[in-house]
Amino acid sequence: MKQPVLTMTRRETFSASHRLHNPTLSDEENARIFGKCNSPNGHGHNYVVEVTVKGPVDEKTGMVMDLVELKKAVEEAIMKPLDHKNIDKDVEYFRNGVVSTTENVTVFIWNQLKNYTKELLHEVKVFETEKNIFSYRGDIL
Ligand SMILES: CC(=O)C(=O)[C@H]1CNc2nc(N)[nH]c(=O)c2N1
Ligand SMILES: O=P(O)(O)OP(=O)(O)OP(=O)(O)O
Ligand SMILES: [Zn+2]
Repeated sequence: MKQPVLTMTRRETFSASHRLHNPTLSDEENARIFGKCNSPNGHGHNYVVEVTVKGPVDEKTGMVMDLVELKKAVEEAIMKPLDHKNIDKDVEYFRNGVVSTTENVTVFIWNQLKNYTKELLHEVKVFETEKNIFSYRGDIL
């Protein structure tokens, strides 16, 4: 029987430090491109993440997805790898020169979450600050 399709969103905050730096460029080029965000000792953010899944309401459970499962997914895919970490040094994905912009952090979170939410994952939105917001739905150009 056809079921209504809803989105559901879980919001979480993690604190992490980073430095915008591309190791393939010179120090001068990095300073010119990234400015204050390239300062040698890095800086931090309290990132706010909104994870949205989308799917039909299951007839038996009345759920799109169990919030307990979504909470577990956020813990495993976001909090464990990123909270209170230095993104450039502590996260394997960023150790080999991927610049820790919020664009790349958002894609990293999407890829991690796919392991737990499968085809229900609809969007990952990351607020680097209250004014700088990035969202990803899996599109590749
Ligand atoms: C502000 C900051 O602390 C940053 O790290 C900013 C600097 N600019 C910038 N631009 C983007 N397109 N994406 C970013 O993640 C970013 N971080
Ligand atoms: O540059 P920041 O880290 O202070 O973050 P912001 O949200 O870009 O601040 P603003 O745009 O007010 O400089
Ligand atoms: Zn920053």
